[in-house]
Amino acid sequence: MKSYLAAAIQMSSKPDLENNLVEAEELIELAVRRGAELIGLPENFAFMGKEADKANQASEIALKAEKFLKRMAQRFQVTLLGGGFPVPVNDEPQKAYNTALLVAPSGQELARYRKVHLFDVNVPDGNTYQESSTVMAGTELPPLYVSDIYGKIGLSICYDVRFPELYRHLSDKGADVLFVPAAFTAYTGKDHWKVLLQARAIENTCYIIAPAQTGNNYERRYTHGHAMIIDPWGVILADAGEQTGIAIAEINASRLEQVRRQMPSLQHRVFG
Ligand SMILES: O=C(O)CNC(=O)[C@H](CS)NC(=O)CCC(=O)C(=O)O
Repeated sequence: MKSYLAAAIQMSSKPDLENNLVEAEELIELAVRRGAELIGLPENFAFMGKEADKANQASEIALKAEKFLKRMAQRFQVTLLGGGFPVPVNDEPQKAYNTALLVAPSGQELARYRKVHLFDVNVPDGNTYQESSTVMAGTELPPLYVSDIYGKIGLSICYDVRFPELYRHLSDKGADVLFVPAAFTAYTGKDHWKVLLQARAIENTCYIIAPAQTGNNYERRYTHGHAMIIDPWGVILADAGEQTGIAIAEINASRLEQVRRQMPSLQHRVFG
């Protein structure tokens, strides 16, 4: 594993597939110009709108989002994560998997993950989320993509960040870098987002790359923003704030080794 720059992209995706992809392209280009080699797009990067609208367009979103990711990775010669887009379920046309896809500079698919934990929550601000009404839950643990250059990269999506066992599974397998692409609600995000990400970084002594949605996406849907990159000590290396843009920072191989020497908690586990 070498040291390199990674970027977490922050978008304010709307119910407009074509326009979201144009904006994603601009932000990928910005990240590339600043030297990023590993780049993540947030959950819902291609489409963020009412569950019913997303479900109706799922086939088109799936097709165009996947093509887009492969085209961008090839054009800019980067490793690119699409943090979550609907991929229709074969024998159940009403439902789609919330899917994260990691693509190589060659355009080849490296890893795919279907969101396991669905956000069915009544948030105290009055908003109700019922992700399971249109999304089929994945049933498999997330994959770890093993790269000689970029380290061992684990995938997850958004609400998953509240389930530490998933990340412990990945660190058990040797993860160095954990992706947490998200569309966190503004209400839960202000108290939980940063703390949860830092906890996952510290307890697994891993880098965290967390692309995010921000601002007013549609109607009364507001997202928290603060796409960030966190080091294995829990230090926030970059934070995109509330505007669209990028958080960019170095994933440093010797820092990773140093933290694991200084705090060998992974080696001191007694249970499990
Ligand atoms: O809502 C949409 O438009 C699209 N879907 C999402 O953004 C997903 C599923 S509803 N959001 C989350 O998982 C937020 C989790 C979260 O905010 C928390 O854990 O506090």
